[in-house]
Amino acid sequence: MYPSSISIYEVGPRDGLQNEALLPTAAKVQLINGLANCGLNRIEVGSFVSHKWVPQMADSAAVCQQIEQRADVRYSALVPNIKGLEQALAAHIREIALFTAASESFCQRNINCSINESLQRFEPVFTAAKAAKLRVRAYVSCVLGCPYEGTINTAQVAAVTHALIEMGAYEVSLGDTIGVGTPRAARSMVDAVSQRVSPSQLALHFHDTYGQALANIVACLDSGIHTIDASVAGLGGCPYAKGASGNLATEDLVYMLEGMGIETGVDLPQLAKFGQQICQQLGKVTSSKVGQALQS
Ligand SMILES: CC(C)(COP(=O)([O-])OP(=O)([O-])OC[C@H]1O[C@@H](n2cnc3c(N)ncnc32)[C@H](O)[C@@H]1OP(=O)([O-])[O-])[C@@H](O)C(=O)NCCC(=O)NCCSC(=O)C[C@@](C)(O)CC(=O)[O-]
Repeated sequence: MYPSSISIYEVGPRDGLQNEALLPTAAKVQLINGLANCGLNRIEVGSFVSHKWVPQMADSAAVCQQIEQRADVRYSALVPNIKGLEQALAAHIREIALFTAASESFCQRNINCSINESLQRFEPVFTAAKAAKLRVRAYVSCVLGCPYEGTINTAQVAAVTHALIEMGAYEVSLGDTIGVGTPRAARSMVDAVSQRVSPSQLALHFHDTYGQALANIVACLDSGIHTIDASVAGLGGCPYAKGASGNLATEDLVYMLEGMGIETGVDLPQLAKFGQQICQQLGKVTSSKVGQALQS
């Protein structure tokens, strides 16, 4: 049975903008405040990673300090290690997202360590986050394929996801980083992971590189997962995964879910306006089909 509502976790200001041209801090702040006003109540606003690795996120502390932090919205930031956590705390962020992968090669290229080393790095982060009463989410990348290793064993995805939940993550987001998945593969990966972790603790994070993201989501909609990540205007992608286009566009996800009678709480016309605005600022055309349709 399909759920009656889905919680959308908006990643445009982080996963989107990390792979676009540099934007002024004020434009990011305007975007985040606008997304919150559209009814998006979980927004990843930036990342505390090395500025040398991802210069687009270098102003994340300023972004966190300047956004209007509404009580009804959960703002989170991506963090790779204890140094990132300290910066998130200083910026008054109450939720962090840790990230690792199901592929060794991708993990090395993305965060310069093995999967096991990444989990070791996370141990002190979980301890400090718990002491500071922060919520900790986590991502596993390359769950349906890796740009360096090709096919990834679903047992490996399940093992890494299970380890993160055991360490204290309240939710693990399953990333099809390069968007190579197709519906049957997506569903069997979710079923394999659900044998070790409750689907209520999972989220879907599907990139739309091959135009499969919505189909993959429909294939997993009755699996018990009720959180889906999406990026306004389909912005961005991961800089360490060649060919990764943006996540599924939030506008397209909202249109499909609402059309199926599944509540999202998001004001679609307003969201499409903010999608158009950010694309104008970046000098690009929106990747959202719905955004394009509502524009004409
Ligand atoms: C993880 C590191 C830092 C390791 O990088 P490293 O070089 O192995 O780390 P290090 O500890 O040796 O430190 C090297 C330098 O980075 C600094 N440093 C160390 N930590 C931090 C920090 N937290 N914030 C700011 N600076 C930091 C540190 O101070 C030092 O500075 P230096 O002495 O050279 O001047 C590096 O590899 C990195 O920043 N990688 C960025 C990876 C990234 O952001 N990728 C994109 C996001 S992941 C993604 O998009 C996928 C996802 C989540 O969306 C899901 C999906 O789609 O699959």
